[in-house]
Amino acid sequence: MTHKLAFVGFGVVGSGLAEILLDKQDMLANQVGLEAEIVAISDLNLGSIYHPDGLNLQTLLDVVEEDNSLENYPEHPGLIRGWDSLQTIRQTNADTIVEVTPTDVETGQPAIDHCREAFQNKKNLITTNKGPVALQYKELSALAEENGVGWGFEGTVMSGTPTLRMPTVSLSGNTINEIRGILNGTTNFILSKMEEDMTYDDALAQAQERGYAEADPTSDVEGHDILYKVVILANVVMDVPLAKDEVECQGMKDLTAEDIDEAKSEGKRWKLLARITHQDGKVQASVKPEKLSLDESLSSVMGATNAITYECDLSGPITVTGAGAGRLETGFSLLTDLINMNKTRIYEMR
Ligand SMILES: NC(=O)C1=CN([C@@H]2O[C@H](COP(=O)(O)OP(=O)(O)OC[C@H]3O[C@@H](n4cnc5c(N)ncnc54)[C@H](OP(=O)(O)O)[C@@H]3O)[C@@H](O)[C@H]2O)C=CC1
Ligand SMILES: N[C@@H](CC=O)C(=O)O
Repeated sequence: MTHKLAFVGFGVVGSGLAEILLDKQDMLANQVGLEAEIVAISDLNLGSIYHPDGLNLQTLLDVVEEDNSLENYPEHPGLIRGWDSLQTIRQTNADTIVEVTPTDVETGQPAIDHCREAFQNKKNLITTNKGPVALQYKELSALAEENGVGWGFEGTVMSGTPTLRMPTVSLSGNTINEIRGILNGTTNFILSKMEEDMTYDDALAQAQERGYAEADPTSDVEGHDILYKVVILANVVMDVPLAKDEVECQGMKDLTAEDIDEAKSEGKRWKLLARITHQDGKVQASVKPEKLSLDESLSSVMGATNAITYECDLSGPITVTGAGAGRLETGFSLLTDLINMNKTRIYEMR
């Protein structure tokens, strides 16, 4: 049975998932039983379209690439234009909402309302938006459960690298007392490029062109994006109710080319590190630049690549390295949520 999707937001990540669904259509149907169809897109920049029988994926991607607008998506009977995000969530026949609007690091809105609206209307939701998970994890998880729908957010930490499902599924049974890592692609990319003598401004511009940075990159360079990821890891992986105000947060924008050269001459390297420790009922969490010696494994993680270490009481330290940002990488994180959700749906229909 076709799994109908409605996208709220269709920028870098949303279009990344759409491209994957088009390119891997046959493989997904044959190997994992996923037959997905996009029925609606509502995007502040591109406009919005809905057709209950589905949109043509190739045409959709072509008009977005050519016109940066949905206006020239061909008219045909039954096509509805102009619905906003809440109408799209409420009134379309989508089974699952793909929420990929920019993360608001102060309020988490409007994404939190998008999640509430989806769950109250008995629709699953998958998202890479950190706001709802960092600020309302417990409330929204309960609401999804109460309404018998699924909520997937694998890509909120480290993009398509399985940073949440891996510890909660494969490492379960361990107590994880410490998590540390490099959790932001943009800032790790900037620091790597500055070491090659590129200016901060040029490196940030490249990170934006490649689709790594947040809509407002202040969130990356001031550490707020990592702070949200720290809160998500504490709540989801460690089951500790850490709030954002409890995290010490310092970004990387005060690091100068001189600081980076000085570290180099000492055989060291600056990294923007996240740390969470949970010991004797006490949690401590921070985001700040740290000077690492070159023989420490995290110091060799370069570019938009990220890495995370889980200190586990039974299995010992487990480190995962992989993409921290990127169009297809983050699109893939949504695909994994969708595949998992679809398996439950197939199982429930049997
Ligand atoms: N890019 C990446 O590598 C990663 C991104 N993420 C997260 O994924 C989410 C999406 O990121 P990305 O695709 O890069 O962002 P983009 O800025 O490329 O795309 C977001 C789109 O959503 C639109 N939008 C904004 N507000 C609304 C709204 N209320 N209703 C409908 N559409 C809206 C934007 O329009 P307009 O431009 O007019 O505002 C824009 O077209 C973010 O929350 C980000 O933090 C997570 C992991 C990695
Ligand atoms: N802007 C973020 C994207 C993923 O969360 C980053 O650079 O890591």
